[in-house]
Amino acid sequence: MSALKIAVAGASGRMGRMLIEAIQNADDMVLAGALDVSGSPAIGTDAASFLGKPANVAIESDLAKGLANADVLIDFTRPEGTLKHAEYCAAHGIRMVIGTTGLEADHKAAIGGFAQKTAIMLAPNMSVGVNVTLKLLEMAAKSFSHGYDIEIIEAHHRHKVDAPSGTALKMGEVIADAIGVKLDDVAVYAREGITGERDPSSIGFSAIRGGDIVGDHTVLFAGIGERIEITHKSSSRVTYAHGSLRAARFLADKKTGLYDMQDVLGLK
Ligand SMILES: NC(=O)C1=CN([C@@H]2O[C@H](COP(=O)(O)OP(=O)(O)OC[C@H]3O[C@@H](n4cnc5c(N)ncnc54)[C@H](OP(=O)(O)O)[C@@H]3O)[C@@H](O)[C@H]2O)C=CC1
Ligand SMILES: O=C(O)C1=N[C@H](C(=O)O)C[C@H](O)C1
Repeated sequence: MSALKIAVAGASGRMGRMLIEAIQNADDMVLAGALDVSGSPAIGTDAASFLGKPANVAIESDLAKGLANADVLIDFTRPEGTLKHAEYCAAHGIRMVIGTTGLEADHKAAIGGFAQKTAIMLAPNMSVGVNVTLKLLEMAAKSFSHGYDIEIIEAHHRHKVDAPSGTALKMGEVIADAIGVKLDDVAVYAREGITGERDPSSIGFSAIRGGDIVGDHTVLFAGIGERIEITHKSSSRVTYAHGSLRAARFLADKKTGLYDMQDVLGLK
């Protein structure tokens, strides 16, 4: 079988570099393109120069150049970039793995539309551990739906631009679905001042930002006389990169459709 040709958007970013290293180490894949935002100092440089071993793939801002040889684009950028890339990929039959977070409902709806023209895997967290944790939360939420206060606490590095994290929001959605409510109706994203007592039906979110924390998520079910904490901690971004490559392989024989990591990992 011929190697899967992968392009990476956000090639000089934290995830972009991690992905390029993982692709260079994979036997069944080849780096076929690299994109970054116009004006980035990385444009025109070799995508793997940071590894000290060039890939002979230049980082482009022009989508037609960066995606000319790609079967799959892996995108960890920003919502506006991801939408632009998805529109292009849908028009040219290029599959997409999307890890970008901070997507609003209308962005997700647009991606759903593009997925009618090409195969897209969209997930706020590509790690196996987080996706298994989502299944644990579904089970726990059903048992702790009454008498337990539900709080989601996440911590990330100082450079993260969105809050709460996409993973924390996904955890909230999974819990809300499991207990039969809509997250939008029960979510509390901030508390300050005289807030009054806690609404027992609420799901609270807290976001910590500092240093180089890769990504920690805890769901707290606090009852009377006991509390249960379900925690996942990432110690390296390599887990997101390996999950993304797994998703790209999963998409290889798909023509259209919107998938998530639960599909990729067979957890549905
Ligand atoms: N799903 C998952 O498993 C994970 C998701 N993420 C998410 O991935 C995204 C990227 O994270 P991270 O790598 O840490 O971020 P970085 O800021 O390190 O990288 C983002 C990259 O995207 C580029 N970029 C910025 N704006 C645009 C745009 N409008 N169009 C195209 N490219 C753009 C940046 O270029 P420049 O630097 O020049 O601005 C940079 O190269 C975030 O949304 C994060 O939450 C992160 C880890 C795991
Ligand atoms: O920005 C990050 O770093 C991460 N973002 C994702 C999120 O918002 O959930 C996934 C992971 O937690 C790292």
